[in-house]
Amino acid sequence: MESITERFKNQAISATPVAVRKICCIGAGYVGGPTCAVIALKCPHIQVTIVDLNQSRVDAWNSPDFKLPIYEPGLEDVVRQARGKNLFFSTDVDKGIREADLIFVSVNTPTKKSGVGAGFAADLNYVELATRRIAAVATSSKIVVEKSTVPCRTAESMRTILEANSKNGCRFDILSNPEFLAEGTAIKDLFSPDRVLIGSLQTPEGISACKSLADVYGNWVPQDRVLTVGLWSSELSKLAANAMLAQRISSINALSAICEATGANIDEVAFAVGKDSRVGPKFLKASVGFGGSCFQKDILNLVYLSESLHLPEVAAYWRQVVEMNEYQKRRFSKRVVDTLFNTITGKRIAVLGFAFKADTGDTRESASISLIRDFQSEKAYVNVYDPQVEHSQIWMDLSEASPSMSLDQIKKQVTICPSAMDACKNAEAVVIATEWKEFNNVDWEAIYAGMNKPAFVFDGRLLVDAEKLRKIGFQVTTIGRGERL
Ligand SMILES: NC(=O)C1=CN([C@@H]2O[C@H](COP(=O)(O)OP(=O)(O)OC[C@H]3O[C@@H](n4cnc5c(N)ncnc54)[C@H](O)[C@@H]3O)[C@@H](O)[C@H]2O)C=CC1
Ligand SMILES: O=C(O)[C@H]1O[C@H](OP(=O)(O)OP(=O)(O)OC[C@H]2O[C@@H](n3ccc(=O)[nH]c3=O)[C@H](O)[C@@H]2O)[C@H](O)[C@@H](O)[C@@H]1O
Repeated sequence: MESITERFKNQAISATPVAVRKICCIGAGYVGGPTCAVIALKCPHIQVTIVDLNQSRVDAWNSPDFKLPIYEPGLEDVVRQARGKNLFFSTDVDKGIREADLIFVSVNTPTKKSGVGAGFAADLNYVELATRRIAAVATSSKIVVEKSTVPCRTAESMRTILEANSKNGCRFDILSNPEFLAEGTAIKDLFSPDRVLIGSLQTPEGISACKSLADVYGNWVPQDRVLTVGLWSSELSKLAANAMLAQRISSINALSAICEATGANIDEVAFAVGKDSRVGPKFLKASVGFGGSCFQKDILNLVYLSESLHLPEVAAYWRQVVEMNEYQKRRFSKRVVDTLFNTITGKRIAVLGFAFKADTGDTRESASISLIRDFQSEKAYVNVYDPQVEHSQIWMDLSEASPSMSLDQIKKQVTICPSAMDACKNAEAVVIATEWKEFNNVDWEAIYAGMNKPAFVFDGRLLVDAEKLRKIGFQVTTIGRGERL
């Protein structure tokens, strides 16, 4: 693959690249906010305006005490340095669009809930509305950058909409620039990305637009990390990257079931396998199942794409990655019930962690939601604690997961606690669902003293020192470790 240096050396750019002076980002969410805040920080000569229709989100980005709408290590510091200088948050979408030379479309692309492709296809309504808004209000030419994760060839639909509605001779060049940051490490990932991928049409204008965007990243990203490809390769590479990352987790989780049945230890297996430099050690941590807003959504999107292309075997292959994840979550809750003498009715279970991973307050598709729903349906009482997730978010997620229950009914079974220690008081079992470091550092002796006996710990994250806890007196069950020695 060509790096940006090679590409521009090898191809004459007949259209002159625009030097980007003003950027607008449509969508002030987990991607738009941090990504464009970092662009503002690294490019003081560029004015960056992040716009969103959601007033309370924008207000939070603008809050005087920097109570930002998302929790992300290092983000506050970036916003503090740039906000009010060359970084602005606003609900005036039209003004943002009109003033910009380059517009990132960073809106949500959730899985469709109804209609054709429901449950699989991406809902492109938000992308289309944003694109139509650009077409409606633009009074000068723009580079429009697809930042959202979208199905292959979405850029073509965007181009058709923009060209059909273009006025006053405005030109629109469309680029694909998918985002690879992970939550919890977003700022680190943005400061030093493994790669920045830019897809463009292979026309002189497309390549020139690509160079304009590459120059923005060139302010801090080494040139050999800026990769340029065709539009469709770029769109597909994003889906492929997430599918392959999730596939590794499902593979290790599938092996964790074998470990539990045989007495092998999944950490040892992962270590041994990961030592092969062709496999590598990262992303091989067995867990209670992957969560997050994107893995499941993007794989289902790939499944839908494969089916639409009449590739049922390909679709079935990727679908299995998601099915294995569902199996892992079910298997874990069943193990809790089985271990607690086949019934948890009336028993109190402490669930430590509600976010889908540590260092984020995001709960989208979190394994905790499925676990708590399963415990509720077994008529257990659940105490939940998470250091970052808002209580209102927990109630919203649990209500959505059990639509037949009223919030009052849910609150009779579930209590949100102010600390891990409080959550574990009088519980029969502790379930570690998120790998927050603080769960390792809690006073396990004091927790043990406050629990009913026998006291059980179920470590769904391979987080705690099982031997240490056993010495205290806990019965410990760890994902991917069997009872046989
Ligand atoms: N969350 C993540 O870590 C990553 C997400 N992505 C992708 O990035 C995209 C955005 O994801 P998130 O930032 O997590 O979503 P999000 O839901 O946090 O943010 C999207 C924002 O767009 C706003 N919005 C929607 N339509 C709008 C419109 N027409 N005009 C103005 N604002 C509008 C919404 O109000 C919302 O605040 C998705 O396609 C996702 O797949 C990609 C990489 C990482
Ligand atoms: O498109 C996206 O949204 C992003 O999705 C993931 O990022 P994210 O979901 O934020 O977080 P990950 O670190 O990938 O974790 C996803 C889930 O997998 C779990 N996981 C991760 C790694 C592992 O070894 N085992 C494991 O169970 C995590 O606990 C979490 O629940 C990708 O890592 C990003 O590159 C991508 O940009």
